[in-house]
Amino acid sequence: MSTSHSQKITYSPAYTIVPTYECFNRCAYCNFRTEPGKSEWLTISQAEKLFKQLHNQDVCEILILSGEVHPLSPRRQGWFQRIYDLCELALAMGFLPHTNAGPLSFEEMQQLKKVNVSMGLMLEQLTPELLKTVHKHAPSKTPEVRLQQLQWAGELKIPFTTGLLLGIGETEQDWWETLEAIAQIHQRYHHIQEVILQPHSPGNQQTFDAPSFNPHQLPKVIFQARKILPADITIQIPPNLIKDDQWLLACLEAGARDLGGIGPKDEVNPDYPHLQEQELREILQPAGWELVPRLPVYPQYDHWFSVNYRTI
Ligand SMILES: O=c1nc2n(C[C@H](O)[C@H](O)[C@H](O)CO)c3cc(O)ccc3cc-2c(=O)[nH]1
Ligand SMILES: C[C@H]1O[C@@H](n2cnc3c(N)ncnc32)[C@H](O)[C@@H]1O
Ligand code: MET
Ligand code: SF4
Repeated sequence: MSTSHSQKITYSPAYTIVPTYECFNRCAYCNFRTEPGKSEWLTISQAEKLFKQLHNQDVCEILILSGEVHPLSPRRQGWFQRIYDLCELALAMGFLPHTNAGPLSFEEMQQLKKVNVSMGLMLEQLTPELLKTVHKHAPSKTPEVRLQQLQWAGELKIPFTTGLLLGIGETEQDWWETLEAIAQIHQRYHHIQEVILQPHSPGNQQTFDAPSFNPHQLPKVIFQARKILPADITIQIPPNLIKDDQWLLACLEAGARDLGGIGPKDEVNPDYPHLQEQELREILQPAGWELVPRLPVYPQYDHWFSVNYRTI
């Protein structure tokens, strides 16, 4: 029908920096982590060089995506400070930082709010069953810990991105319960700007070899998520993890309206390169969708910010 077909699909022109790949968790599906102490951290001067090169490209968002240092490790403070300094530098150089560095303490979150326009953490799945399987060695993936993050972000008025990781051994019922939990917390704080529906996509580093998420189920999950989630939460899907053009269009028909951060490399799924803006535009346009860039913070949250990014 023509009305639904004059709509806009958004994406965020983004570049991902990785403060460190080291992580004390060992999620069985992860293709990102290295052993603690085994890889160099990104330095401020390396980041400065990177950001300078980005100046003549159309990048707004810097996604700070990190492996994690244990909250009780003596190295935690240095890890946190590095993330803070990277955000501060990004901001000073005219970019808009969005950090997803795993669970933070309340104080850490409060600090990072000063140098981020939005932040994120995937809820993944609420069922504790996964602590016996893919999350057996991943204390950060305890459902209570992650729900608490969503709650703190709400209390601190941080525009937040969360989402589900699909196909890691959960049931269909688990999807709806996790979505209900996000809906409930949003009704209290109104801070969830988008929910990512992320199909688990096998890479060449992971130890988890169960069948991946059946991509043909994604439109169904989106359709149901649209019914469960409040209307002011946008549903985001990663276009590089979707089988082909026809399925991408089916996901949009089902209610997805955002394609997330798009940049040269998907650090979490390095085996799945992103289509670039022009290619996406060519898939979307014939079906009546217009691809438009957005910022990593949605306009309804402008007044929540201490970061004076409007003047940049
Ligand atoms: O390129 C990616 N961007 C990811 N992003 C970036 C995201 O698409 C954008 O940063 C947000 O839409 C904000 O603009 C995440 C952000 C989060 O807060 C939480 C999880 C993710 C996961 C990914 C991801 O797997 N790959
Ligand atoms: C940044 C987010 O990416 C998700 N993530 C981690 N590994 C994978 C994978 N193999 N496929 C898809 N998503 C993944 C996690 O949920 C993490 O929170
Ligand atoms: C590759 S995952 C990066 C973010 C964080 N470690 C998480 O799992 O939530
Ligand atoms: S998914 Fe995140 S928390 Fe899990 S091992 Fe990878 S980097 Fe660590």
